[in-house]
Amino acid sequence: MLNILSGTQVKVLDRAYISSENIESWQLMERAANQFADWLVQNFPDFGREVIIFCGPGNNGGDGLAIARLISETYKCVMVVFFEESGKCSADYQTNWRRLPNSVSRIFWRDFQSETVQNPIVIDGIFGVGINRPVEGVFLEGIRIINRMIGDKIAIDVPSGIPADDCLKGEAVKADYTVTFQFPKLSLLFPEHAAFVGKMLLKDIGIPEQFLGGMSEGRLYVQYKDIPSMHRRFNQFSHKGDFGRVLLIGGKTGKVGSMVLAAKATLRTGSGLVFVSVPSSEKQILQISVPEAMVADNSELRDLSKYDAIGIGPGWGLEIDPDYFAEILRSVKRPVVIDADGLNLLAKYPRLFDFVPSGSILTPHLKEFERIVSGVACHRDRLEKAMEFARKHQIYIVLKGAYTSISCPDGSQYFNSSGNKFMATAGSGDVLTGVLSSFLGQGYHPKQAALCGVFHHGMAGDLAGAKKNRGLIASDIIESIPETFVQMKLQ
Ligand SMILES: NC(=O)C1=CN([C@@H]2O[C@H](COP(=O)(O)OP(=O)(O)OC[C@H]3O[C@@H](n4cnc5c(N)ncnc54)[C@H](O)[C@@H]3O)[C@@H](O)[C@H]2O)[C@@H](O)CC1
Ligand SMILES: Nc1ncnc2c1ncn2[C@@H]1O[C@H](COP(=O)(O)OP(=O)(O)O)[C@@H](O)[C@H]1O
Ligand SMILES: [K+]
Repeated sequence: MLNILSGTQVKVLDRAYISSENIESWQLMERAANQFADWLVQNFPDFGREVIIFCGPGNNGGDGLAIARLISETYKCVMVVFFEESGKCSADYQTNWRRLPNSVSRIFWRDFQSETVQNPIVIDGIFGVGINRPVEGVFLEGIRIINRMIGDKIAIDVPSGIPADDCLKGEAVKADYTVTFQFPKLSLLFPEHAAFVGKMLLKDIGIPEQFLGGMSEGRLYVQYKDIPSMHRRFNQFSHKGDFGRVLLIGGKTGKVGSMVLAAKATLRTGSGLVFVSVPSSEKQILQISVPEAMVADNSELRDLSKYDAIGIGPGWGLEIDPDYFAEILRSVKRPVVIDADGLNLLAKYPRLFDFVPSGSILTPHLKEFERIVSGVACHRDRLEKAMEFARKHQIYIVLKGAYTSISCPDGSQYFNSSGNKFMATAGSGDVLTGVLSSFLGQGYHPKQAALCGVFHHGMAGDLAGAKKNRGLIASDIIESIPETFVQMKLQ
């Protein structure tokens, strides 16, 4: 997992690593520039296009100058747009300024005429993580010039103007791509910044995780390679019971489809036995749609201790008697998964939180979360509130969306890297409820269930999305769940 450090810690990290490796700081910059240049050359192979690199006065600008040198023999025309005379800029900027070959043209920002270039590749190196106030003056002019230009825009590390770990105040570069180094900066994961960050690419500059670990604030980025080792292994003699008995509760008239999706997802994630509680009028639909599931009648709800996991809420409706919900929560002696109307009921009757078993996993999307906590200013604030809430109630908050975050009772916060925009379709949250309930039922610790569940759900969405694109529907995610296990070679 990659530790997500704050912008101010990046400098500390930089210094610690440089002194331990006995290298010069420009050499670390060279690694970053090489990573960027390699990516650029591979992804923009029309070498006749003009490349315009905007370089601010700090190390982000220094990266820009190093990139200009590295690509100067590949692209026919490389131009650097600068803002300050070199003597006033950072030491590594100055080193790279001196190393610029003559083939790279240099132009002061005020003399740059954007109308004279046709469809260029524009590289933004005005500011990186060192930004410490809203941009104004000449640098703001630079940002505006970039935003007015027509061409492919690529930000170095972060789009200039966006603070490393806070929400944007003022203006920033609207990039199509952001190539960020070592770890994703927190602000690149905020929904408010989607139009500025574009597609985020992560490039390793070779600083070992042990350096980052010591400075960790408990925010981690979860990648594919982290997941397989978190899984439980089953043996040749494993039986239905080992894979768990799961009960799903929800699905009022007109919304029983949510239970169909959740039940199928639970089964596809490997649960041994799945029971579903829906109103009597809906039982037949459920039974026909998911013959592998059993319909729980009310007598079976009297003893909840026989289930290894319970998922509550999709399509349940808001008419549910809160005392009935409280009774369910009180009588379950283990963590549950709560989604959709289960969450809306908690928001409507906050006293119910007292009964939510500790270790439970709540899966709000942004709106559902705001119904629970109210008064959210921006994503940074939302993440802090999710963390506080998880601590206070000793539960897991899975805040859904791109880069779904998982806030844990121990104060750690994880960001998921799988998934895609095509998953923004009706029912994909119901699928997640099924996946999470299944892992809980298979005996996973709630933290493992949350991390594995969210990752597999996103990965299934990626596999389905690769074939279905924007035609993806929630059922496609379910059908791709088995492939996620096959690819990870899980037994
Ligand atoms: N691990 C690392 O630390 C590495 C950092 N690298 C690059 O270095 C960047 C960080 O460089 P710096 O710390 O020099 O910071 P920046 O290049 O982001 O900013 C430069 C300086 O501008 C000033 N400034 C901040 N906000 C301003 C504003 N609104 N208006 C005017 N001036 C402002 C500050 O004094 C800041 O130090 C990273 O984003 C990355 O691109 C890379 O070279 C690779 C290694
Ligand atoms: N742009 C996106 N990128 C990645 N995942 C997404 C994106 N949009 C939605 N998702 C995922 O799809 C699911 C949608 O859940 P939810 O909003 O509850 O949908 P529904 O209520 O329709 O079932 C979540 O798991 C979320 O993380
Ligand atoms: K930048």
